[in-house]
Amino acid sequence: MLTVFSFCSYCVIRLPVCNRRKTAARGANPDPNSQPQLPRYRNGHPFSSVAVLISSLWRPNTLYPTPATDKRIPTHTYTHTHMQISIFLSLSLFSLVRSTIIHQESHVQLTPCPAHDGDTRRRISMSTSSDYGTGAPPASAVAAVADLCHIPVHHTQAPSKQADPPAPIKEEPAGPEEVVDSITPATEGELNYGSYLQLDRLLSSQTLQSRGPDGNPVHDEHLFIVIHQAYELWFKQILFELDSVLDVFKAGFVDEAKMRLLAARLQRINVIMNLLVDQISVLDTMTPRDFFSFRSFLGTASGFQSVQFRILENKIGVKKSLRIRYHSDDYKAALSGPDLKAVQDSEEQPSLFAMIESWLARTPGLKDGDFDFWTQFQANLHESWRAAWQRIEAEPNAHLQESMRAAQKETEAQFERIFDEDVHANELLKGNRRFSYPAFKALFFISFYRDFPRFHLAYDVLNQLEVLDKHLQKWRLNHVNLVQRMLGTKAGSGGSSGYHYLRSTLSDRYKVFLDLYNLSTYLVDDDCIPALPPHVKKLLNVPPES
Ligand SMILES: N[C@@H](CC(=O)c1ccccc1NC=O)C(=O)O
Repeated sequence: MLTVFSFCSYCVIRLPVCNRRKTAARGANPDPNSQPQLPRYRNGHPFSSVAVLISSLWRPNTLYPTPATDKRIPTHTYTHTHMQISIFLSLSLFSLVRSTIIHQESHVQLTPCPAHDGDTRRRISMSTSSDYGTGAPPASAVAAVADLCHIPVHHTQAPSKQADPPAPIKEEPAGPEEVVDSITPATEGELNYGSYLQLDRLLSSQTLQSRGPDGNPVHDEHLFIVIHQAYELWFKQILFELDSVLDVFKAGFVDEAKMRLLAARLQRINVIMNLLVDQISVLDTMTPRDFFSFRSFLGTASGFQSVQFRILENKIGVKKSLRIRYHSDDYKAALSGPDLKAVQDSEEQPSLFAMIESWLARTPGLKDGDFDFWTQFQANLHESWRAAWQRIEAEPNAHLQESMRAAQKETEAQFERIFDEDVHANELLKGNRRFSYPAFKALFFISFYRDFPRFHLAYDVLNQLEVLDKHLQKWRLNHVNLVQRMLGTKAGSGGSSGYHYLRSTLSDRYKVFLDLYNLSTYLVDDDCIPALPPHVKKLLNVPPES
């Protein structure tokens, strides 16, 4: 019975570990275009489930974000919790059984780790021995348990079976290499830093095309190649992160337990984008004359042809119809074959913008029972305007009174435009607004009540989206400035990316989350923000006493 149970528990732990190893092995895949295939877990990594369960002991909201009143949130949150509890119990029993074996055979010590807070994190010192046979690899099992508890693993010399029990191992501060050791078992010894990263291929991909007067390649071409390769590598990573973000929305329902991950992935994309924006300063060390000395060797190559950047724009949601044509050509005119196909495909798939738009339209509390946020917001504004007119009429200075009247009328006209759905439809057509009317209203709702628990992460996500647009604009601006500095107003190589064309891409037409930017037009005093009735507060996870 115990053996069967141990085996089952072992499988639960072992499978993801195996997958991870296979993934590492796939790192040596000779196909340069293949995306890294990371293991996917339908409900998250089993270990992270346990970690979530443990963390939920002091952060119950992470497990129970579902107010009973919101019927749209499936009860699988609870099922998931049950699963976590089951896995947790299985793992606990498993670790008990394993640690008995390990204690007997591998001399495992759990000692407080001085590098971390002693009570929650432990450091495992273990021996790697071949005595366990091929079927039961204790190193990975212990590594798995260590992984589960975020414990650094320390490998020490294997004790011989006959030898006396070894003396306790001396405490040392844990270093990053020890942690890496735990997931790089001896069987993968043929992989080293260079082969794992395929540096032979990567570092032999800088083929300078130019020849200077001395017959040697022009010095600065090396920098030119490396910097663009670095851009493309980071674009690849951004697309990888973005795809994982899009995956969260694909079900047509966003599991709120994934909101933190969403915000974190978007933030990561933004940090990378920031790096890309800053990277231009390296290229700026090249003067236009330096560039001129190798430019004629670039053939028709042009930044205009960056397929990954186009895919990125499309996946985020740059609208096909709002793109500016270059010499009356489609932006895809410079592409062909698989590149063209990949960009076309990215135009057809639902973008991040589209996913966010429908998610916003499902915002809880926007209209609930007899509470309609939008109507109440309009009523509060009207109330505040009545008070404003009383102040204006009481103003003794006629000149000042006149300008106050004009300002008040302008404010009212501007606000009335957001309450008119026909105006909204018209603004959508003109490209001055982007989100559907329900999503547009949700932007106000979330930003007004961003401090209510259920909206913390939703607001974070919106913030990251705004920053993402900002980075893309900065990246384009850098590109425009670079092109102008290097080429003046001439056409770029390949006759494509002229300065004037690039400058036009700085227009608001390329801002995907334009409505987020324009939201500050409608900032209001706190007393205009509707007070939420108790049932809506409850829906937004506000504790009853506040
Ligand atoms: N998860 C719900 C939507 C949702 O709850 C929601 C939508 C917009 C803003 C905040 C939301 N809830 C908390 O993040 C859904 O995907 O239908």
